[in-house]
Amino acid sequence: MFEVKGLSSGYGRVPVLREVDFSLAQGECIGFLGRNGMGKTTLLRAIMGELPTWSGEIRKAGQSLNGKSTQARARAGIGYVPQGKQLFKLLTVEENLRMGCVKNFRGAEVKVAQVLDLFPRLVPLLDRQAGMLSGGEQQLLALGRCLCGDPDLILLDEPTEGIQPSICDEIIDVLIQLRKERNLSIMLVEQDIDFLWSICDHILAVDKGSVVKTIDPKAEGSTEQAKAFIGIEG
Ligand SMILES: Nc1ncnc2c1ncn2[C@@H]1O[C@H](COP(=O)(O)OP(=O)(O)OP(=O)(O)O)[C@@H](O)[C@H]1O
Repeated sequence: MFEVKGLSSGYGRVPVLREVDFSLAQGECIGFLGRNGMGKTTLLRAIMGELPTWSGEIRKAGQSLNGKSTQARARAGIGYVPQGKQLFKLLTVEENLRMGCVKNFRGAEVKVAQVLDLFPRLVPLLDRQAGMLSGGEQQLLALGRCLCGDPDLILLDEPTEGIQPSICDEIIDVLIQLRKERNLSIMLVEQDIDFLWSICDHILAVDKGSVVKTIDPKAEGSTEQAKAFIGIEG
């Protein structure tokens, strides 16, 4: 179980997150939906330890993560694919994947091979510099590199931003497979309602740094409710 209780955080002295509460069972997928600037990226960064916890608590499998470094949170099984991917653009695809094997550099070969089974599109690109890949290929590589760290919870920030529908479908298929085969938990920040609705168990609506409601994606009229919440027509 992953739990966030009363989490507040921000930048410098400027508050962004206000008493955020939610929990996630192992193997569950929750989505975060909200208009621009409402605090979704800030929430992922605070969970990853890139921003300080001002108040509240973050717990994973009963252990508090408060005060733990980003590296310690990665070792505790949390993987993060930030918006903009943050790849090593001058390193090759293979080198990027190896850099992701933070938990076990000696087992890197096996881990990289497992990840390439999930993303066969990357196999012919192994020797290419990451910066020379298309946006969609970079997104697959970023997700693959994260999985090389063997996380049991992954935080994904807008994975579909600016990428073509066929790669979005590939990402959805891999995430569904990982949930089924490895009981992976997923926290997904996304603006694409179809993407959220295709994999999430619950959607948390975020407004001004707080979770203001939970949407059940299986409920009738839920997509209309979501569109109204983020202010898009239809
Ligand atoms: N590095 C930073 N320093 C100061 N303020 C920041 C920083 N990053 C974000 N903010 C502010 O924090 C607030 C929340 O931003 P955040 O990026 O978390 O929103 P978001 O919901 O992820 O939006 P988007 O969908 O546009 O990515 C915004 O007011 C933003 O301007």
